[in-house]
Amino acid sequence: MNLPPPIDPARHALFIDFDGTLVDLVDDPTGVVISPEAVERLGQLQAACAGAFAVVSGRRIADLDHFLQPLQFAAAGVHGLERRDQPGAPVVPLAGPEGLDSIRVALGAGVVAEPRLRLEDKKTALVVHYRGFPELQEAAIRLVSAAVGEEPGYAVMKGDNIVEVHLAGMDKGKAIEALMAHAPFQGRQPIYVGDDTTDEFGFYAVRKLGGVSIKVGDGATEAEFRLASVDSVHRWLGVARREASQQQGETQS
Ligand SMILES: O=P(O)(O)OC[C@H]1O[C@H](O[C@H]2O[C@H](CO)[C@@H](O)[C@H](O)[C@H]2O)[C@H](O)[C@@H](O)[C@@H]1O
Repeated sequence: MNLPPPIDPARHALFIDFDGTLVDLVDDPTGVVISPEAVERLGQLQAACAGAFAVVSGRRIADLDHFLQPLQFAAAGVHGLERRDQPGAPVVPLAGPEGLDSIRVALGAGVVAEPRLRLEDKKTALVVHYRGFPELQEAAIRLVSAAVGEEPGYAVMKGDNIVEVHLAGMDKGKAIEALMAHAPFQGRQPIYVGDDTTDEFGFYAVRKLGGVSIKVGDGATEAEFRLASVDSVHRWLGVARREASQQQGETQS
């Protein structure tokens, strides 16, 4: 396994995916857990990087804030359809929920007809989940494809045991490029860490920007480096935090 280099908080901008990267995957999307100690460590790393630390996720930013409370991070949510350039700044939505109304109705009917499929409504995106029922992957893809039909302007994304639809135009790579255009990210070397197929957009973008791309777990990828698991991600982030505190101590003494 090609292990990633250590983080240099003075020089790097960190972009980190959430599900499957900072938290282990579970059946119920509302049931993911991150320990208060891990959140505290992320906050220390955020401070060491002078705020150049963003969570880049398919989740809504409000949900990321809930899981990562009491902290807030710069963030790209719903694959870049929501963005917050720094903690405390307003969340800017790049699309509203209205465009998905007819698809919402069709998917709602689909999950009633096949109750092993579950529908997650993120307002600006709809997700059909089939975790626990791999045999339903094709049914989930067919359901979403039929609901979208020939309508232009939608992106259908296949993720880890999910099929997701939202308005086309954004992805995690474009979100990283947009964040990199401003302080505190601008001028730093980007690092992106993610585990899923939708993270490939992020890997591609940071490679184009001369950055460091890190895939979590197995599977084909455009990323240059790998970490084995969520635990390895936290260990790697923790090492960077410890080195940053040591450097701070040396500067002060
Ligand atoms: O970009 P991410 O932060 O990785 O978010 C991607 C999707 O994450 C969630 O689904 C995934 O995690 C669930 C909870 O562990 C799991 O049940 C599901 O199978 C995974 O695909 C979330 O529910 C989606 O909305 C996100 O798009």
